[in-house]
Amino acid sequence: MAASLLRSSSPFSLTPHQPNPRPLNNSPKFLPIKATISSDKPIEANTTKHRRPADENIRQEAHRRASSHHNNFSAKYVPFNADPSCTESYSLDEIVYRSRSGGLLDVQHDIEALKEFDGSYWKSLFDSRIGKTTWPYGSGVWSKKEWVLPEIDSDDIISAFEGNSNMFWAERFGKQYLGMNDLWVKHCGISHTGSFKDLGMTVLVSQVNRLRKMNRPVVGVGCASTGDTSAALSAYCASAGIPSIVFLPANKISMAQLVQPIANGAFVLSLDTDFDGCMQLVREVTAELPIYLANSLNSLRLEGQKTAAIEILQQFDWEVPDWVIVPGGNLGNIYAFYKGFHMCKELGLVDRIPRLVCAQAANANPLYLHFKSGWSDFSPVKAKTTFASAIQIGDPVSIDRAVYALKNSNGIVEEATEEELMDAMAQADATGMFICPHTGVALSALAKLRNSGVIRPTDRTVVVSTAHGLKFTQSKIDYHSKAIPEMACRLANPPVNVKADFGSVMDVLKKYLLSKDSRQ
Ligand SMILES: Cc1ncc(COP(=O)(O)O)c(C=O)c1O
Ligand SMILES: N[C@@H](CCOP(=O)(O)O)C(=O)O
Repeated sequence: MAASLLRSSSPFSLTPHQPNPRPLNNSPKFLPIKATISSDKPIEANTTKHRRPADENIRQEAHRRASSHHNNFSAKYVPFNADPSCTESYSLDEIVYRSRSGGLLDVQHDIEALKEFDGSYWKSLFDSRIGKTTWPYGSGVWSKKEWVLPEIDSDDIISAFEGNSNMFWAERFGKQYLGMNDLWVKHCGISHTGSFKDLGMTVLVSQVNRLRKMNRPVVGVGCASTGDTSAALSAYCASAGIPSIVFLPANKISMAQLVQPIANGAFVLSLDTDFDGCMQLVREVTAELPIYLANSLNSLRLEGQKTAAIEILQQFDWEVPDWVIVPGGNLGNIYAFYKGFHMCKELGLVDRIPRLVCAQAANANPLYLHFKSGWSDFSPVKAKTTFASAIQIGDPVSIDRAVYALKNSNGIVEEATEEELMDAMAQADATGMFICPHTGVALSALAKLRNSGVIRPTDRTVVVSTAHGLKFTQSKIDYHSKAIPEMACRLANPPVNVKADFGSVMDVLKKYLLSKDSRQ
């Protein structure tokens, strides 16, 4: 096949850019056990459906319904994993990313207030909101608003009704390649901007929207990115009418990712460095200018991302899977999953949490090396080029969060070489998926843990797919063109060039059908 047939050419180059509830059913089984709730009216006695007046939109409708209700839930920033005697804390309305000692922060919820309601209450409440257009609960994130940003006015929320992503039973992949019968892929990348970042960005940009309404000094929102955070940030900011500024490593992200912030009107800086260099710069810049930092160093993001874990439990009817495998780069997401599962346990929705696996590309594996060293001193690495370009990160900001999540979930870290991750992606695609290379990393990690017997054939296992495959088509084109140096690309499936006449077409088809026949 002519490889050139598959190669895309594009007018874009990475050069500097010019400025430019549903109410809960009132049947007794759904009523709260210990108290009545008075949050954004999650419970309503009247189940009769009234259409809102024609001149009212869903935001105004939510505001009218909620106006007389105030909730008792609250959250604040505290130093991450601090000693229980520590009294340092900050309001979520403050602009703060680090603790006094320079450590990470965490969003701490008033768990005692949430515990006023038992596990079955929360399950029923969350279940009752799925698939509705009621603002803002139609979002998989905001359907858990009480656990995310309980104090934000629904009117301040910027949402694309993200979340509620499908979970795919990987029947054929599990059976054919791993001998597994209960393997699932949670498609977090089938989302508004094509990655799980939407889950965190709706929360962060909503809070920024609130801060700006409070006249706090936030002129714009900025991030460093390997392509997905920048896409989500620019889309949510565009939706809110807030300026966004993205720092991208030149020539290190896919064309599909690059075009997203450009199209959404972000101020795009193309920098001659890698992601870690961009991250360093954006941290320095946001310390000087009124630009709010949108990377996952900002713990608000993880409050949204943790809802994917809650969703997984919900999709299994609140049965806990044995394993959840997450590709890791800057390492916020693995902690977000831990936090979501842990909250469900703490608040009585489930009685245990799954074991977590963080999967890294061997070319960008600082967490893997740390794990293999028995969690001795952590050293950042210089990340090398990988097809899993969104996780080409050598100095992850959330390293402490990731270690905490893995230690507290009896977790494991695995790695995948370039050939392993590309073959895994091709295998998965050939069984009906269309995954990104990062999901290929996670599937390779799974294969290794299956082969070593750590994960058993009947273990219920969820692989988290973090981005849409359509963002990474060039990697698939290279693979199926067999255009990757030193890679066998053994599952390549290139198109066949055929003369446009009946005889030629019949010849190749007969040959093809015979080859299929002989395999059965
Ligand atoms: C597609 C994709 N997968 C996985 C990750 C890793 O997530 P985290 O940085 O939270 O570890 C990222 C971003 O880093 C990503 O964009
Ligand atoms: N893959 C990320 C890297 C930055 O991660 P973040 O979660 O800290 O924003 C990206 O797409 O930029």
